[in-house]
This record gives sequence, C-alpha cells and structure tokens, in this order.
Amino acid sequence: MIKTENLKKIYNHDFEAVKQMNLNVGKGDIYGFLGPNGAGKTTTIRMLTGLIEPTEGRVILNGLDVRSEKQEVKKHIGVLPESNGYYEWMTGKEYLLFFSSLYGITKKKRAERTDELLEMVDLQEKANIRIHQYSRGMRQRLGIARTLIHEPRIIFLDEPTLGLDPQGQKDIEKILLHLNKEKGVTIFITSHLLKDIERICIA
Ligand SMILES: Nc1ncnc2c1ncn2[C@@H]1O[C@H](COP(=O)(O)OP(=O)(O)OP(=O)(O)O)[C@@H](O)[C@H]1O
Repeated sequence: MIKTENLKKIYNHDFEAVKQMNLNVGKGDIYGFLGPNGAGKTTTIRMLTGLIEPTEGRVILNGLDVRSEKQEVKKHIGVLPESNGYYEWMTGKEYLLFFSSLYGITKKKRAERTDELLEMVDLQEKANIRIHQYSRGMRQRLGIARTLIHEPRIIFLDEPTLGLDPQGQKDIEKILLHLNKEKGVTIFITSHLLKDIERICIA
C-alpha cells in the first residue's frame, strides 16, 4: 500500500535528512514511524504524500507513483500535518462542510458525511461551536475528521497526539483503531514516543 524505493532527501545540497529509505507498508496496517526530534519524520511524510520531492528514490501509494500521478494519489490519501491550520471563526461543522465542498462532494452528501464524521470523532455536541473555543484534543479530532472527508484508503498523521493529555491521547487512539479495524483504513503515524506507537500499533 505504501512503498518507497531508496528514498532520500538532501536539504541545501549538503544536509541528508533522510537516507536511502525502503519501506513496505501493507494494506490495512497501522505503521508507527518512530524517531526523536529532527530524525526526519515530517520530511518523510511530506515526501510520501507528494508535498515535497525526494532528492532520490520514489514513492508508490496504492500502486500509483506519487511524483507522476499526484492528482490521482490525492484521492486515495488523507493527511494531518503536525501543525494543522484551522479557520478559527468557523464552527466544526462549517469547517467540515467547507472541506467537503472543496472535494466536490454533492450538497446532499456533504451534510450526511459531515454528521457521520462528527459522530465518529465524538464532536457532535460541539459541532456548532466556533473552533477558537476548541481544546487541542478537539482540534486534533476535527483534523482527523477532515482527513477522512473523501474516504481515503490511507491516512498519514504527523504526531497527532503531541501535547495532548492522557485522555486526549486515548480518544485519538480509539478513533484510529476504529478506522483501522472497522473501516480497513491503512494508517501511517509518526511519534517521538515509543509507548504512543506501541499502544496504537500493537492493539
Ligand atoms: N526545509 C528545510 N530546509 C533545511 N533543512 C530542513 C528543512 N526541513 C527540515 N530540515 C531539517 O531536516 C531534519 C529533519 O527534520 P524533520 O522536520 O523532518 O524532523 P522530524 O523528525 O519531523 O522532527 P520533529 O519531531 O522535531 O518534528 C532536521 O535537522 C531539520 O532541521
């Protein structure tokens, strides 16, 4: 499902952030990508999702070459970056409706999909509250809902539990396990904490 061949990223001609990476993540896997700050996790996610070009090597997602089939690849993946921007003045529901419209989902389906996702991430009671009043945990859950709008088969999450309290972490883990076990979504998740990755990947 996610395959890399000798993936390498060199910044500024001389700094090797990622060296010769060969990954093979199977369909339906939860793949934990562990490393300390600065190890190259974000760089790797950016290359895997086509946000930046590798210096060498290639990425194949769901059988598609990320460099040459970027538009098609986008339909198959959802990405939650480490620092996700939110439109603070929108409510959670408006935010998801807005992104559904960007994905070209029909008006009727947009409302249905938004309600379904709000329920999945346990935000239905906060759906009509503006995002600037959301806690970090609520924002992360909303971010995960946003990555799922177009029903991707693979999602990439960059340190999604960073800065969350234990309950907030558990809430995210529960959502990810549900997505993986019930919906068969392949998940690529980064963290710098071994116990976070262990809990999610060995569940
Ligand atoms: N655009 C860039 N230009 C130059 N160097 C960069 C750039 N982006 C990242 N780096 C460097 O590449 C290395 C890997 O960074 P990256 O952000 O991928 O690590 P990370 O594992 O995600 O770290 P963190 O856990 O702190 O987010 C770091 O030394 C970083 O300073």
